[in-house]
Amino acid sequence: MDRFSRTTDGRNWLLVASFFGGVLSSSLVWYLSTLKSHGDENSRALFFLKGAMNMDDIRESLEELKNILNDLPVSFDDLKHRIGELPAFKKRRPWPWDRRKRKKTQDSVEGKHGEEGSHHSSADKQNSFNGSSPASPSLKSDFCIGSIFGMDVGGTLAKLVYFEQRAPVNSTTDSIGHRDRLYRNAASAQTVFMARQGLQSGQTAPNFTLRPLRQSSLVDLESNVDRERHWSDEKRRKSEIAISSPKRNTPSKASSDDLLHLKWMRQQSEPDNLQAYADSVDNPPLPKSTSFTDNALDDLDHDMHKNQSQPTNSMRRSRSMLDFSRDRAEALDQFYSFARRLDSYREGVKDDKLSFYSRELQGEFHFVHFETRRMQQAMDLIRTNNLHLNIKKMGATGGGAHKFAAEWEKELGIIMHKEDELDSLVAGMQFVLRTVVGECYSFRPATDTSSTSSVNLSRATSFRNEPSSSFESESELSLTKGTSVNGQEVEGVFIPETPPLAVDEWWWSRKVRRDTVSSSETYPYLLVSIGTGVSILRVDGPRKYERISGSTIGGGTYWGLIRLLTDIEDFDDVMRMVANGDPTKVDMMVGDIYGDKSDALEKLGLPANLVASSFGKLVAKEDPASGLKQEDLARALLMMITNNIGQVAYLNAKLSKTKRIYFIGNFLRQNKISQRRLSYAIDYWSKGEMEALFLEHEGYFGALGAFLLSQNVNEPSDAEEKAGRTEVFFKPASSEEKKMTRRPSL
Ligand SMILES: Nc1ncnc2c1ncn2[C@@H]1O[C@H](COP(=O)(O)OP(=O)(O)O)[C@@H](O)[C@H]1O
Ligand SMILES: CC(C)(COP(=O)(O)O)[C@@H](O)C(=O)NCCC(=O)O
Repeated sequence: MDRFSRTTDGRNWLLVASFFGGVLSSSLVWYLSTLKSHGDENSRALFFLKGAMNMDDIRESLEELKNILNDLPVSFDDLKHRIGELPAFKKRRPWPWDRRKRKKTQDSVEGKHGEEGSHHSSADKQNSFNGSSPASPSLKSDFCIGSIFGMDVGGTLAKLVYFEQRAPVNSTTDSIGHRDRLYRNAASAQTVFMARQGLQSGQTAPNFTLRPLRQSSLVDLESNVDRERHWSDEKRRKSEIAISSPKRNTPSKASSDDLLHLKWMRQQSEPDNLQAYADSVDNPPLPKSTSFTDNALDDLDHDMHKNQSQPTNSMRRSRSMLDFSRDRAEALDQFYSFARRLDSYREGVKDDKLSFYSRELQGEFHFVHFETRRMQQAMDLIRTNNLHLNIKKMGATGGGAHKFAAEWEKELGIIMHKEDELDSLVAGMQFVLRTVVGECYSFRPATDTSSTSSVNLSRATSFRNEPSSSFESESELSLTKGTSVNGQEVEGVFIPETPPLAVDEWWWSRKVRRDTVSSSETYPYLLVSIGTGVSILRVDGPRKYERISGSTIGGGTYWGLIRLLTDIEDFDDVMRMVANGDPTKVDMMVGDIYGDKSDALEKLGLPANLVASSFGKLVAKEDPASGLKQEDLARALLMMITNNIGQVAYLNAKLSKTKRIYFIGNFLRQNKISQRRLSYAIDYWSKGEMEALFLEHEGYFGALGAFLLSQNVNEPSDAEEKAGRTEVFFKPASSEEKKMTRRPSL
């Protein structure tokens, strides 16, 4: 979708329409005056002045007007106070489809915004537009709300996590989605895990104690909040003991059923079945006398605040707003209401579905991202909304925490409190694994091979193909219930009667929740972070990891090449597009080299429809682009990069003797095709010995970890450490404890 139609879509229509009305007249005057000075340069746009004669002409004219507006010193996005888009930067040879697409670029703006060193001029422009003065520490109040943030600025995306202290939301009175309800009401994953261990094994489960947050130099919460949290923690601790101690926790029939039910759901269910769990938690099975339920928390909240006036608007208020000093509450209020409005600026900036409630910290985490190349616009946005005035310092990690630190300090007066990138990554992941129910998942075949004759047939008659050969047929994958081609349906997934040879991973489509928390059995594991580049860590314990490898072929490679090869400017559009691509038009197959029916193939052990060379088919074509859709290129490229990462991951897992491979990073965001491919590939190469695992918050662990580390959340006590229970806590490794393998540069 081009930029124009996206901005005029849906709810933005009114805004754009009124904006057009306002700007039309002034831009006409402006345009007439600039025409004189630009002469021929603008002759293309003269048509607009000649008057529109029909609908096509009008459309054409509007396009021209849009281009004119795009050249204005203040962009649309600035006017809308949102994180704007960078325009496409055309520098490549046009593809056939280029003819179809409309000009939608603001090359001149890219020149100003896109590269390092240009930030100040852009900021100045913004300042002159909105009239706000440059950030200056002297403008700051004497309190800081920076302690609610964690930021991770990577090569492609900047991720921001913020924390909102509040009591659990009563889902019956709050109109929130089912996943939100699930996250907010579910017990922590760790608690559930411990409780079930106790119930199932009959052994004494260790008491799961929760320590109050320690105040660090960054934590500037009011002391009354700490007191309250301590009080709440005490109560909650008792309830946790009640849950985890077999002696006191002779389970009621209800709780026992609930846990069994939960086990079934988390091990085997499709994600949506988790709704049932959320519902069951809405009516807590544990007796009130022994458990600190959501209702109890609500009661507590009510008791604490019954004398305070309640907010009159419908916006949900965090407890922090009520507890903090008035100034601080106002600053937080301002930020939270700004953050809520972020949803409407652009879908996907705020990942609402990922918000989760932490009972441990009694608050909710929210997740926002934007492209790092838009850093200047993000800073402008912060300044325009005066969000920086009450932030002195915030936890930050990733390369950008170093690269942009000086600018943030100079322009916004915000000091980036730098946390180690890999420490943060592991800390964030650890925290989410023990907090969020249903965080981890994997992909399995749609059904057991034994139950589907057609699949058996396929397995029996096909070669055991290299995963890199397989063409994942999205059309088959996307067939759903009710589809009636020659095949059958198993668990909602369509199994064609005769699956094509060499198509193995297409039926690895069943998303299965995995019951994984940070317990000692989970180590060691391989952590493969697919960000701009790829980092590979072997994790041996909560504080023990080693960066064992990496690869330069990662998400940045994919996105960079996609921008070069196609006209797509929104990563989410790529993910929608690849579903319709056919990589066999791009990749050279074994059959293309040997011929489809060669006897030599059997000896070689490779089928004709195996990919011999990614993109190899384009070598022999006179015009490599002819007959190709950009979908085909995008799909072939996705498979190429995914296969490469899978292979590197597998080899590293083998070298490190790890059976579990967690794949994280935003390359996998909304990218089920790569996830399924990795699942299949790891299973194939390891002959079923290893498993690929994925996490719902895949791209946010660094930012979350930066928050946790900067706030010293939950350091274990010495006693806990001695008792061998450190796996439920995280403490950053000291530099001696960390072994960083340094490889020579390539
Ligand atoms: N909205 C998006 N915009 C750009 N890239 C995205 C987006 N969503 C996912 N990606 C993919 O995620 C990669 C960045 O992943 P991330 O884990 O955030 O790495 P980094 O920290 O290096 O920026 C990109 O290179 C791209 O492949
Ligand atoms: C330099 C990085 C750690 C930065 O992390 P990222 O922003 O890509 O998530 C990563 O890109 C990486 O490990 N690259 C691969 C370098 C190599 O091992 O060859």
